Amino acid sequence: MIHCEGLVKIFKTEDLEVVALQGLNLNVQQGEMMAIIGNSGSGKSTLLNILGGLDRPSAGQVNVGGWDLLKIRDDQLVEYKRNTVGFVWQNNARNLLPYLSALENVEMPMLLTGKLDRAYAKQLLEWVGLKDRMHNKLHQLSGGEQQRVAIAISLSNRPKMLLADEPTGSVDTATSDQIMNIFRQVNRELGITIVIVTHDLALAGKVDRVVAIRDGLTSTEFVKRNPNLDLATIDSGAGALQEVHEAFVVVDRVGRLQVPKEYLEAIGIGGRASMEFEGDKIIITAPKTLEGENTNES
Ligand SMILES: Nc1ncnc2c1ncn2[C@@H]1O[C@H](COP(=O)(O)OP(=O)(O)OP(=O)(O)O)[C@@H](O)[C@H]1O
Repeated sequence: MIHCEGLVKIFKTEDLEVVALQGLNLNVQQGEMMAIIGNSGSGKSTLLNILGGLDRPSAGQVNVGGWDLLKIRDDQLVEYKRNTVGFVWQNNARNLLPYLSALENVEMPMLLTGKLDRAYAKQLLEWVGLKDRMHNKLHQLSGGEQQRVAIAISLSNRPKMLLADEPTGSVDTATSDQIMNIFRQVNRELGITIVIVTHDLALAGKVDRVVAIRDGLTSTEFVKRNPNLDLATIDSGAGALQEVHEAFVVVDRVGRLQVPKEYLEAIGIGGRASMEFEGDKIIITAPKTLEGENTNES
């Protein structure tokens, strides 16, 4: 469904260039429910905006559902955003209209594309547990209920993929669990691919696969140890990710991998390292100084 290779995004301001994505690789299968985690500034939102067609990449390859997002024309991009992708944000205000009812909010994107389907709009609201509140105006609903309306809206045009940026960022734990269960149901029953960006490791523990981004590159991947495990039943404690997932370092096509900064600092590796091959291991150590070599680099 998603194929990114060597994806680069550079933001240029008057006196500064920020390389937000530095040649990122990512593959997501059709029907997968996965999460992207990373520290603030690591490039998560930049990636999500590119995948959602809200921002253009600077270089590299990015293909989503058969669309080449580097070469796509503006008119095709409108079609892509309407038919391929749905968005859920942390901040509801971005996609909800407060003076309309929940049902009217879900119908709005359908009206804009000329495909009003009231029965489906009602079904979506029933799915997110708001059957009895569908005629309430948005301001009469709680933050968590509004977030559930936002999920129904994101599905109104029957997208193939759902992109969620910190979808549980401003709700309590119970609502967060409820939202993750809705995502799981949508993923299973409609076969929609779901990509969730989050800081929250407990939430990341509830998906099939987690990809960590560091400095604009995919660095580590956490894959579910037991594919038959029903993640909806797992207690979402902070250790959930490590308990149910096994961690792998991502190695790209040309053999590059990222070593965490803390590891390098702990053994004093700066610009260079020594690498040895020993049996079935590769050992990376601080540079071994050759006898007679001048260590004062100038
Ligand atoms: N429009 C922009 N102009 C200039 N720099 C930007 C712009 N958008 C993002 N950046 C920079 O790109 C880098 C990645 O930002 P991004 O928002 O993708 O990170 P993030 O991982 O989503 O962070 P957070 O979790 O805080 O939202 C940061 O250094 C950020 O300052």
